[in-house]
Amino acid sequence: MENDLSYHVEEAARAEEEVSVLKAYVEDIKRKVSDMVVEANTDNAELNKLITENTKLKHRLAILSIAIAEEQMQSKPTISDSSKMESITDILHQLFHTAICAAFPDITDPPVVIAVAASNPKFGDYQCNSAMPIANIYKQSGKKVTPRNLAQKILDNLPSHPMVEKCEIAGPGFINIFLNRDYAVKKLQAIFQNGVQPPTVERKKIIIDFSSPNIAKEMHVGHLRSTIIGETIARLLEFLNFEVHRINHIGDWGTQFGMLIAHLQDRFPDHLEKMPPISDLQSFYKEAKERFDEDEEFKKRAYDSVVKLQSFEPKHIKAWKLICDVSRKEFQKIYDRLDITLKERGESFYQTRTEKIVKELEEAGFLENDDGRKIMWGDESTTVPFTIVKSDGGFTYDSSDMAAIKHRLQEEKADWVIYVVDSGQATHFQILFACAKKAGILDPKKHRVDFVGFGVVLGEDKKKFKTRSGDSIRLVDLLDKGLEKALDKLKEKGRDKVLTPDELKRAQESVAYGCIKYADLSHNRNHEYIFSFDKMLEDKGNTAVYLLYAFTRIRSIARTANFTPEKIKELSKKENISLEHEKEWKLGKVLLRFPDEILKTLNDLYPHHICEYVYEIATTFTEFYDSCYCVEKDSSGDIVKVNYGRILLAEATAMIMEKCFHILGLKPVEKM
Ligand SMILES: NC(=[NH2+])NCCC[C@H](N)C(=O)O
Repeated sequence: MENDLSYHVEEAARAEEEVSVLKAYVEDIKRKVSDMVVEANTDNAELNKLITENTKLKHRLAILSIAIAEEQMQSKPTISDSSKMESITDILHQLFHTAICAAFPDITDPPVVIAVAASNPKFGDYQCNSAMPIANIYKQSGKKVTPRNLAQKILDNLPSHPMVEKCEIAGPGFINIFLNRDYAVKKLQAIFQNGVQPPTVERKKIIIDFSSPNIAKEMHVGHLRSTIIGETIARLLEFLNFEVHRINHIGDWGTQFGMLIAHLQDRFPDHLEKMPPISDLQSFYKEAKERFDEDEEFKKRAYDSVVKLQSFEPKHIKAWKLICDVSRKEFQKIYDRLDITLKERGESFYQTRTEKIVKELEEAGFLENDDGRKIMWGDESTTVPFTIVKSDGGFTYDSSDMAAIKHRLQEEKADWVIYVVDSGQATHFQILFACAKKAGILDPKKHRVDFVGFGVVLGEDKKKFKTRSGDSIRLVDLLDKGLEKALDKLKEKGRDKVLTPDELKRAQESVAYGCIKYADLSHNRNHEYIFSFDKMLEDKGNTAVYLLYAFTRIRSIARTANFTPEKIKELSKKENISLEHEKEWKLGKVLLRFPDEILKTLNDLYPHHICEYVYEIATTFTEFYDSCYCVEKDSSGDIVKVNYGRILLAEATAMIMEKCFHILGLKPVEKM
């Protein structure tokens, strides 16, 4: 049995090594492909000379930047040492890049492959797997070298850094990197004085367009996804100290308003003096639509109303505002409950700007006549054009988005615009970005634009999420159902007997809204996901309930030892976080990854990375807590010993989890 186990452990280790080798080969193949592209374009001696020159310069630059970093490290130890957690991967990348460039100056852009080491402590904490692909590069040019020798050459050129304790060469040429624990203690310790700080990034102005429901139509689960994902991305960006503008691009303009206004005039003739009691705008919309389809005379009046509204006739504008207000109030109820902040700037805002941009595009010769429509083509990557003007002369979703992107990039001078919209609209945004580039509005060298798409929400029957009667689900009803289910869950655990009514209510809301948000965020946003209260309310696995409980438990450890957060802050001035025990070190290393996880999410805007990370923190904490006493009690329950270093480690864990919760919109409670 034991033999069996050790065989499997060895097998696993071998498999892990193999994975690393394969990863390194993949990197190498990628390089070769790009080299081939370069070669194909380079039979030009001049260009070759420039490339060599460029390589030398890059190399020189890397050496200089490391020298500067080392210099800073030595001259101002207090600032760079203690004030911030840093991205470990970035530092390692920089160090190894310098080493590799210095060791192999004859290789252009050498591969720098850094990875978190597998869980076996023998592999170190991180790994540099560059030696194998570099050996391959040499092999290509007829030079025979062994990766192990190359690895040694890399280490000979590696600048020293307080973060790196030692490096070891293993297997065919892996470099195992061991982190310095004093450095780790210092970085984690800084949390108590400065709070959990974000990694440093260049400040940018960002506009994020999310939620964006349509007036008079229901706000459906798709909009709920956009709202939840958008809010989290906005919180992440704010945490990183960007200037963030949260924009609700609501659909508040268009031909449907013609029939709504005409219907309003008939049903509530005195609507201009008295607020009409429309409680359900959707049935109001249905009635209007029925008349529009059946009654020719009504249809004519509806068209008349559109024309009047679009020429800003005051009475029509007033009626339009009334209708928007009814919807707006409904949307706001959802936003309040889910703690969402948004600034409304709907399609109507861009009307005069749309007129202007259409004229500009026309004058610049970008518009083509297509059966009376005016269309604009993007680039070769797009196969459908934008409809800029309809054959009846009206503007479209496409034209108002052209006006909006121009306003955002040129008037508002945003550096980065993010659109959080369902994946069904991917093509629309692909064309939008292509047309904006063509028209000189979007400059890829200066601006970043992202379409953050997401898949559909399915019911438990794996079909489109609907009520049993086949109607689409109203979001307010969904949130109410969440509250009801969350309360059932808490009662099932007997929490209603321990918590005060107030505490119970707070726990109920935290669980209900938390589980709805978390179920959404924890799935890769590109995939569809199945909406199931039973699943999301499970207290095992990667769910909000599990995490909220884990968090409350961690905070209660210090509380039972009579440590308030203030007392812990005081304690941290005298005592150090403990990272000696194997499980303490494991947890510490997960915590140190915080900046890397944040930067990864910033890079690709996939919030599920943060969910996976916070789940890993919680499970690693459990492992630590199972084998390390924080507070020792005797048989009568009296405290006999408190391990201060572990109380600090538990608090650092809680603080980092809390920051992740904030980004994910989860609200932990003291008791649940
Ligand atoms: N700039 C944008 N197009 N934002 C997204 C708008 C989403 C649109 N109102 C819809 O419900 O589908």
